[in-house]
Formats: sequence, C-alpha cells, structure tokens
Amino acid sequence: MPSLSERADQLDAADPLAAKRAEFDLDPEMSYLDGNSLGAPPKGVAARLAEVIGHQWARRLIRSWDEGWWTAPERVGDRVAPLVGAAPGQVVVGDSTSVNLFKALVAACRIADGRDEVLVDAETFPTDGYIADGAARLTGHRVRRVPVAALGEAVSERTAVVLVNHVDYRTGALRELPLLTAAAHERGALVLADLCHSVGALPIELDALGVDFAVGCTYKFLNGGPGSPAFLYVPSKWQEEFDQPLAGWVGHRDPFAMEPGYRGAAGVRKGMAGTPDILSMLALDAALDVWDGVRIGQVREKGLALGEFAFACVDELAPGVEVLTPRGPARGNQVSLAFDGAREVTRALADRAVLGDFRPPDVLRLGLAPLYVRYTDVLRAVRELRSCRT
Ligand SMILES: Cc1ncc(COP(=O)(O)O)c(C=O)c1O
Ligand SMILES: Nc1c(O)cccc1C(=O)C[C@H](N)C(=O)O
Repeated sequence: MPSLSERADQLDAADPLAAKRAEFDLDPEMSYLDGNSLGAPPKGVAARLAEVIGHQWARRLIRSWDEGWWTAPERVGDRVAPLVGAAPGQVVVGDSTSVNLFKALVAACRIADGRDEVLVDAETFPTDGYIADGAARLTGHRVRRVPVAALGEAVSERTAVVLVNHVDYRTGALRELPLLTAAAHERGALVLADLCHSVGALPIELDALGVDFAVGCTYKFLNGGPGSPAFLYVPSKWQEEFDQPLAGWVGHRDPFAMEPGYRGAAGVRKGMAGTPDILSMLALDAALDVWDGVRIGQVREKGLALGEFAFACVDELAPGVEVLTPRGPARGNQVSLAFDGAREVTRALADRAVLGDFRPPDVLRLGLAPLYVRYTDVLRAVRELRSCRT
C-alpha cells in the first residue's frame, strides 16, 4: 500500500489539469486552499488590466464605451453561460450576488402572482436569507425557512419561489437541484438557485433542468478577483415577464434616448441596473481565459478526487476530526472539518503558509480549486493540521 506521500505524488504526476497551475500567479511556498472564498489570480489578469487602463481608458477615453465596454455585461455573461448550462443570451454579469438575488427574488414573486410565500433553505448563506427577508418586507410575502431535506415537500400552493443554495457554503453538501426544481414546478412554484459555490466546480444544467432564475459570484472558482461582478441568469422563457425592481437606465431599451419612463431592454440586459464596473468586469473576462481547453467534467473529476484524497488524509492523520462534508459525490469542491479549536488552528495553519478558512462555530474549510490545487497541498494541510493540534 503506497504511503499518503507516494499517493499524492502519483496523483499530481497523473493529473491532466496539473499544467493549469502555471497559469496562476501563486506564491510557490503557499498551499492555497481558500479558492472557494477568493479564487487565485490568473496571470493574464494583470496584463489585461494594464491594457484596459493604459489604452482603453487613458487613450480611448469615453469612446471605449462604444468599443466594447457597453456590451461587456452580456458578452462576459455569454462566457459564463456554458459553465451553468445556459444557451447564449440568458446570463448577464454585473452587480453583486446579493443585489442580483434581490432582483431575481422580487421578479419571481411578481411572476408567481397570487402566491404569498418564499421558501428559503434553513442553512442558507446569510445574505440569501437577509435579502429574502428584505424583499419580502417590500412585496408582502412571508419567508419560511425550511431544513433543506424538507424543502421539496414544503412547497405548497402558497409558495411563489424556492430559494436554494446549490452547494452549502459551510459543509460543501450539494443540493438536489433537479429534484427540487421538479418538486417546485409540480406545485406551480419557481426556483431561484444560488450557484456561488458550484459554478466552476461542477457541471450545472440550468436550461435542461428548467431552473427559473439563478445567481452566482465570480470571485470564487471563476477567479474574477475580489468583488468581481456577479451573474444573473434569466432564461428566455421568463425574459418577457421579468420585471425586476432595480430597473435603472442601463437596462433600458434605449438608454441614450433619456426618456422619462422606463422601458426594459429586450432580453437579459433588462437585468442590469446602473453603470457596470468595467475594471472588475474585464478582469473577470481575462480570468475566464483559463477555462480555454478545459472541460468542466475534468474539473469535477479532479475536485472529487481531491476531496477523496483529503478524506483519506484525515482518516489516517487526524482521526479525531469530524468530516462534515458528505463523502459521496453529493458535494462541491471543499472539505469542511469540525473540531474544537478550529479557529486557532486556521490561524496557525496560515502562519505555516497553508491558507484555508474558518466558519463558525468550529469549522475549518479547505477549498479544493482543481485548476491550481495539488494533491500535495491537501496532504500538507492535513499534516500541518495534525501538528497544530498536538
Ligand atoms: C452562497 C453565497 N451567496 C452569496 C454570497 C455573497 O454575495 P455577495 O457577492 O453579494 O457578497 C456568498 C459569498 O460571499 C455565498 O457563499
Ligand atoms: N465575499 C467575501 C468577501 O467579500 C470577503 C471574505 C469572504 C467572502 C466570501 O465569499 C465568503 C464566502 N461566500 C463563504 O462561503 O463564506
């Protein structure tokens, strides 16, 4: 039986994605295991931003709006689209996930007229719950928090929309989006999916599943950079009816007509509110180049294999640590470990150049971004974890 160290070396040597790591600007001394919070910078981003600032902004000035800036939200959206299983013209990039959640939630409530309830998974990432509460105060809906396992059954004739996190941020558990979508639709409710922790980690089939709306951030597994703009998916079937509450001039049908009244643009552009953050948008555009030649299936395979290797390391080296992440394939790209002192250990790991993160009450998360994480990083993290605890 090969040792963990031999296994890590063999797995890295056989990794079809190993060469991708060289496309990232990573500290060679560091094992970076927090790409589920902030992805690492692809090397091409700095050069692109220098060009955008030095040429497009400094030389072309205002003309750049007509030379690609104005259409960037949909153009970059169409680059995200294949990663979420969406045909072109249904994804727009801009604003934050929280803001897009608000737009989609209110629009969904308006479509599901006559229904007065929003269901939210009880373990949701906090912003989703906060936004649901805030939106519901405006629309007059009530928000019901339901344990995720019971979410499908909880849908009733009162339910306007079910808001679900595709992958749980704390445990890494993958939710049953196909079953949940089918259950919601059977009872006439809509589904809004938060894909923050699944986009760029695993194959997503929004069009095929018939998911009604989706949002997600681009600074995790899409490596767009801190605060890079989020995306909003509005499928063709709802674009006509999509009536979002932040209807600003950038989403207007004819923005430079400067009309007093709002008329929404055709298509997904109606999802926009105000002027897009072009520097962040184009940083994301450059970051998406690392996906050229990569199949999401390969990424998924490596993500699962990294997780399995992490489980083996924990079982052998840190047996007292509880693995919160499901061991089967129903998980995203992270391994969450619960133990007393996790907060202090996360800090101690950082001092040893192993970066994961801590989530209350006692969880150390190790993010496994397959484009740059090596099996040897995983082994190092668990070895250091053991040594920090003894
Ligand atoms: C599931 C989920 N939704 C939303 C967010 C954040 O949204 P925002 O980009 O608006 O901060 C995060 C992470 O911060 C998240 O993990
Ligand atoms: N969005 C973040 C931020 O602005 C600062 C620090 C971390 C984040 C995160 O993305 C946290 C992340 N969504 C989580 O899963 O906990």
